[in-house]
Amino acid sequence: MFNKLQYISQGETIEKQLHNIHQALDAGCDWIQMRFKNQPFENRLILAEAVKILCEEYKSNFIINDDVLLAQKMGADGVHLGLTDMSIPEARAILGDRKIIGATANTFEDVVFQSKNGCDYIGLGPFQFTETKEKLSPVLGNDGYVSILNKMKTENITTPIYAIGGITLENIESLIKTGIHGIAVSGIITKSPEKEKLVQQLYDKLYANVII
Ligand SMILES: Cc1ncc(COP(=O)(O)OP(=O)(O)O)c(N)n1
Ligand SMILES: Cc1nc(C(=O)O)sc1CCOP(=O)(O)O
Ligand SMILES: [Mg+2]
Repeated sequence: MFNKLQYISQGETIEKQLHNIHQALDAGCDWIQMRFKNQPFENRLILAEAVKILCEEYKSNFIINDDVLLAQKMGADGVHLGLTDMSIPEARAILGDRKIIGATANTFEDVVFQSKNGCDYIGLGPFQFTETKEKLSPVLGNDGYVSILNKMKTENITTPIYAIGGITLENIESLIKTGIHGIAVSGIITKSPEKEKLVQQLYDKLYANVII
C-alpha cells in the first residue's frame, strides 16, 4: 500500500524546484510528485533527470505530473493525471501495470469514473482554497469528504483517496476520520522553516491509528 504522504513540488525555476524537492527529501518525504507547470519540455526534462537521481539516492517514489511520455522516458515510478490530461487507460497502455497512475477527482461521479478507469489512487480536492493551483474546482471542506467517502463505502469503491488542497497539520485528524488513505501537500512543506519537524508531525498524525 502507498505511503500516506505525497509531496508535490513547486518553484518557478529548475533550481528552485530542485532545491524544494531536495529539502522535502531531506525532511523525510519519500514520495515526490514533480509538478512544473507551463514550462518547455527541455526544462521539464532537465529537472526530471535531476529529480530521478535524487529520488534514487533517497529511495523515494518519483512520479511526474501530467506528462506520461516524460514519465516513460525517465523510467519514473508513475504519473498523476487530471480529468483533462491523458486518459487513464491510454496512460496504462503506455506505462503498464507496474507503474503508479494517480487521478484527480472533485465529485463522487469523478471518483467512480477514475476508479473504473483503473487508476491506483485518487487525489480528491480541493479541501480548501489554495494559492498553489490556478482554476480550482469547488472546495469540498471536511463535509465534502464525509459525503463522498460514505458513498464510496456504500458502493464498495476501495481506491485509496488522498485529500489535497490547502491542507495543514490541523486538518489531518478530522480528514483521516472520513476514511481517506493519505494527503498530498505542497505549500505547507515548501514554506515551512522547520521541515523535518513538520514532516514528522504529519506522519505522526497520518499513522496515529495504524497498527504495524
Ligand atoms: C495527488 C494529486 N491530486 C490532484 C492533483 C491535481 O491534478 P490536475 O487536476 O491534473 O491539476 P494539475 O496538478 O495538473 O494542475 C495533483 N496534481 N496531484
Ligand atoms: C496540485 C493541486 N491539485 C489540487 C486539486 O484540488 O486538484 S489542489 C492542488 C495544490 C496542492 O498544494 P497545496 O498543498 O499547497 O495546497
Ligand atoms: Mg494535470
